[in-house]
Amino acid sequence: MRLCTLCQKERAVLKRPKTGQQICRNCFYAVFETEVHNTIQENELFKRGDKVAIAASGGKDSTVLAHVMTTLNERYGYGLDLFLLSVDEGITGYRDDSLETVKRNEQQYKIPLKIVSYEELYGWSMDAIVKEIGMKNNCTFCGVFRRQALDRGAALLQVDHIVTGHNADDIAETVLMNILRGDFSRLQRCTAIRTATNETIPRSKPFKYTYEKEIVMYAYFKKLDYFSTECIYSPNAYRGYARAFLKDLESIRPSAIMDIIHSGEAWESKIEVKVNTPVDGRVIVGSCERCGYMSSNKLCKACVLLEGLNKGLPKLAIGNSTKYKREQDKRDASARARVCDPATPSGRSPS
Ligand SMILES: Nc1ncnc2c1ncn2[C@@H]1O[C@H](COP(=O)(O)OP(=O)(O)OP(=O)(O)O)[C@@H](O)[C@H]1O
Repeated sequence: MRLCTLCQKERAVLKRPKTGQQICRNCFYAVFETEVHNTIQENELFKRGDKVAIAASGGKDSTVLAHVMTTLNERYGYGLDLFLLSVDEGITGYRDDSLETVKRNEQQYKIPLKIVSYEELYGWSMDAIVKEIGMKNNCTFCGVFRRQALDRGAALLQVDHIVTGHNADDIAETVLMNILRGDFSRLQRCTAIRTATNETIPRSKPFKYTYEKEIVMYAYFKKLDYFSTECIYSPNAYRGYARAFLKDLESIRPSAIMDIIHSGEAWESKIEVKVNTPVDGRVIVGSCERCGYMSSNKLCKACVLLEGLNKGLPKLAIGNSTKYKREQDKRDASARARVCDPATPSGRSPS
């Protein structure tokens, strides 16, 4: 029998993906939870009395996050008031099922749950958006809408902070993607454990240094109740390549994930970016003139996307905004011409 390398008492039942150590189940729980606690403490993520919304999708990461946040809050007396916050994107056969899991988590962890939906916030479900735009590019809509929906849900809950289940693999993948795209402005921001602007509620990632494989193991050994199906509309091919590359690297060198995150952190302080210059750790932006959400342009990205959807030009709204504006101007001009020309069959005479 191989003994646990940490306690030297119990039988080792697993090999830690992050370090390769052969350890017992209880030592695994202890190191896993302690590392998250250390991340929270070292980065001073919360203060006593904070109201914190756990962004809960029902998937493994956010379910383990809900479990660990509840455990650490009790064990170390953080004094946090915890909530579960879910966004219903309106994806039949996926989110409706995963939300059932979150509803059970509400009972299991005794944390109140708030659900906000794309349908109620934007008048469009993802099912309807995909019908309009197809499978390609739908992730752009979903990502932009979800980001804002979480902020809106958090404002309704009046919380001080949002935590998400993004893990070390997610962050390393994002570093790789930003390098591959040459997107230095995003590269600078993507390793930040906490993001805050003057307009939005601070958001952080307590699993920034937690390996995905360890999250899966933790959920498995603790028999946590989570939903494990992939999104049915998720063809995000570019991230898929970055993910496959990262997994290959991890299989020959497990520290690759941490190494990439550390490289991203080192770049963070080296690159100067023109927009959103951080001041005292906070980022200055304006607000959308339509919905009031933070934006460095006249309209926030969600309003631009929504306008595209509502005007029947969803694809143009995604990419080239000049082309979109030109197309929109053309449509507005021809609509005006119809209104002014009584001879046009659909035209109305100005009253
Ligand atoms: N519909 C949602 N409602 C609330 N939070 C969400 C939702 N979707 C994603 N999140 C948050 O964003 C994090 C990253 O989401 P992503 O879509 O990358 O899922 P994931 O890596 O599979 O995570 P999970 O296993 O928690 O679903 C999640 O851990 C969760 O905190």
